[in-house]
Amino acid sequence: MKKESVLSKLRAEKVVALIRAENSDGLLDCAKALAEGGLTSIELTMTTPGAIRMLEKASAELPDFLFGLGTVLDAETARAGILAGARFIVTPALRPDVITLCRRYSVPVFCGAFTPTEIVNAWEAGADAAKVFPAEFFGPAYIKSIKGPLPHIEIVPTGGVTATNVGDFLKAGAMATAAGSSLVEAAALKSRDWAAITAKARAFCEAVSALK
Ligand SMILES: O=C[C@H](O)COP(=O)(O)O
Repeated sequence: MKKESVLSKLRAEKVVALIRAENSDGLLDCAKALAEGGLTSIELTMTTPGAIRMLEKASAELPDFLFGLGTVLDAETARAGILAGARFIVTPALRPDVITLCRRYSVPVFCGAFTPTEIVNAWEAGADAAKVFPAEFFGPAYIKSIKGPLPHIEIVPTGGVTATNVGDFLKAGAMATAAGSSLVEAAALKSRDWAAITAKARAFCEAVSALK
């Protein structure tokens, strides 16, 4: 899939489901539950043991989904993720070597940044969006303020995004958002309560549709 198509899908879906789990058991079922609720853009994170193995399996078995790899801290991990099928890469902090690697292979990269300086540095280094993290502390108002002088920079707020505030983050000018613990709840994952995860995904999609 071409880079622009990946970015278009992320822009259209507006919510990346971020899975940070204690282990990789049940991740495929979790992905299917999210899709049942309307979300097929999914970020597996490197803090989940076996994430790369799971990414490879998920990408092969669910080719219509958009799987990305998050919590990437170095170029080696980004390359391994891309080889395993990651369609996008996400870092929690400004990692220029990861941006360079992703640009080499034309894979979209969302680079962690928080202050205006970090956000501009990430953009100048070639990130496709700044993952403003942790977004929960200053909330949608912070994104709106950043977009004032920096309207050309794409922003993906992450951290504390919920079905209740996702609309406000998008109205503030975010290109898309990423949601982890409020969407894929640890308890639901542990008890394999796929219906609960589908219901959460549906709530996010309804909040996004309400904006259109
Ligand atoms: O990397 C991002 C965070 O783990 C996601 O935060 P969240 O669980 O508050 O959505």
